Amino acid sequence: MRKFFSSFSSTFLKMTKKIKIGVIGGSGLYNLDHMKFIEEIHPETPWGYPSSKVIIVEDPKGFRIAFLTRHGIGHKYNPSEVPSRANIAALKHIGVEIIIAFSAVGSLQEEIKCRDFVIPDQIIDRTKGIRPSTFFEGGAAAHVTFADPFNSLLADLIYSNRKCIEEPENDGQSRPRLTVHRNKTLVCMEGPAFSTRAESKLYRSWNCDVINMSVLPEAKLAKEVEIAYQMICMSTDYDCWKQDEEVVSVENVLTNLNQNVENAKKLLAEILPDLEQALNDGKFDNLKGVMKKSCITNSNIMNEETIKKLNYILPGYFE
Ligand SMILES: CSC[C@H]1O[C@H](OP(=O)(O)O)[C@H](O)[C@@H]1O
Ligand SMILES: Nc1ncnc2[nH]cnc12
Repeated sequence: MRKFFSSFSSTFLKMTKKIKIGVIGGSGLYNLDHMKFIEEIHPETPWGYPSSKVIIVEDPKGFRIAFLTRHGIGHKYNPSEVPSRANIAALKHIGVEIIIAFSAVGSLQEEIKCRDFVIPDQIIDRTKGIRPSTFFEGGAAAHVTFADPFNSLLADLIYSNRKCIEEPENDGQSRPRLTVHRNKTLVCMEGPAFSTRAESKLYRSWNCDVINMSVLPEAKLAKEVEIAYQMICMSTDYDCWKQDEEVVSVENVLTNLNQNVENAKKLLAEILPDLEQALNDGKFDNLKGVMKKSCITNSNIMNEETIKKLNYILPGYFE
């Protein structure tokens, strides 16, 4: 049996308890500053450094989260440049078992209004193959099952807590009600330019519901490390298919997002106890070990460097 010790900077959290819940913030959601800061780490993974430091925060009920911001502090990475392998590897290495990922999306359907939330269950890949999208390379081949790219239990838990943002607050102000939609199809484009009108109409003809530039390869990489992953989309625009609406721009995306960040934080706070309970009940344990079966390469023929890298994310699987 071959054993190799990692030379990559190992991540030692000061606290003894593992952080099992990870949150990835997208455009507009750059921190969880409203929660208590515990500590921060910036580990060098075999795939480089994550987009930002991983910030460990605690909510008032004592639930802890590992947070990182997808595009880095100050939004310095465009979607094609996000170091997704490092992001997912860093979260996995510190013990994360669940990721809730937030994203700003364009709506491709009339009934998904600006500021509505969408819990997608399917993805169509329109990226251009320029983003590294697997941990398995360099003498290790794996084929992960990706028929259902998101975790349906997470989707259920999020959806069942939707009332906290759907119902108007009883504060005397007439705030518009938003809707949380589920079982929708998300198309992921390469960008960074937004779509042409013809492309936008094409995606509608494919029955896509929302569009972003970020779910891939994030969702695939989470599958490869056995993390339950669900994206929560916040609709910010009608892309460019709708005649009577303003065409998407960074300006209108950010305007709608800024009005929605509080809702994102509220929903997150509401689902945390359910996530902890599901983890304690072993509801995600079915994911453990699946990558042993998805890797087709005999580990006897894997080179040392590849095994060393894979040990960072799936320790002991390939020896
Ligand atoms: C800022 S507009 C386009 C940008 O917004 C979305 O980012 P994220 O998914 O991280 O919220 C979209 O995917 C694009 O990257
Ligand atoms: N219309 C759009 N296309 C791609 N990504 C987006 N993010 C927010 N709106 C978007």
